[in-house]
Amino acid sequence: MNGFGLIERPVTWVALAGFMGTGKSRVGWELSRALALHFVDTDKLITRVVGKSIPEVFEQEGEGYFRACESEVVERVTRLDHAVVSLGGGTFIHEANRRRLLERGPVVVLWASPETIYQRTRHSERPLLRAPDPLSRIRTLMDEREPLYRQGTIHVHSDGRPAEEIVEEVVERLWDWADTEAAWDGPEAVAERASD
Ligand SMILES: Nc1ncnc2c1ncn2[C@@H]1O[C@H](COP(=O)(O)OP(=O)(O)OP(=O)(O)O)[C@@H](O)[C@H]1O
Ligand SMILES: O=C(O)C1=C[C@@H](O)[C@@H](O)[C@H](O)C1
Ligand SMILES: [Mg+2]
Repeated sequence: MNGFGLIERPVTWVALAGFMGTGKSRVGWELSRALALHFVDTDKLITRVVGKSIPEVFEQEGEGYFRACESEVVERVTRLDHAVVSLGGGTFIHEANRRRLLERGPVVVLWASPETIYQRTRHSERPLLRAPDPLSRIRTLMDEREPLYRQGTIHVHSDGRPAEEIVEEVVERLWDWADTEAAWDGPEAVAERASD
């Protein structure tokens, strides 16, 4: 908050991408509190609208249906403002989604090692990790997806760090990003984007 009662923040819209278990939902929620923005979790939105859990959607409707829901949700969340959007782990992999999100604003990609991801996901159900050897499934899927996650705007490591520390780094990096954007857009555009 500055002297005029305006909230000062680097952005009024940001998305979090990255592999399952990197902390998009957890960090996204805390980031939304830190920036005083709304919070949208695309996985939760889909489960609420469809009325089924993600494993149920995969089993009963198929992965294709889930991916179609994700694309629809990306269209909607990119029209929102004043929001932190935590994506599903596969949302940013789809080219049209990736393009739409990167046009809308900064996409922060969270990273973690396969071992950390395994530890963080082993007690909850992720249909794509239902395999005899989940750790090697994580490694294979990460190898396939890494070049696509690399296309994000800002990259932050989450291994061995508490969520609050990750949020702090994300906010700092968003300020740096906003300053660089300001050099391109001119001060009025950025002032309009950053405060309300
Ligand atoms: N920095 C962290 N340190 C320790 N535990 C964490 C951290 N970030 C997230 N977790 C925990 O790891 C688990 C997975 O985190 P979260 O659900 O946020 O991942 P995600 O990236 O949203 O995964 P998905 O793509 O499946 O939605 C949760 O139990 C969460 O509390
Ligand atoms: O990485 C993925 O493809 C997924 C990640 C989760 O967030 C869910 O969206 C779902 O389990 C698929
Ligand atoms: Mg999540």
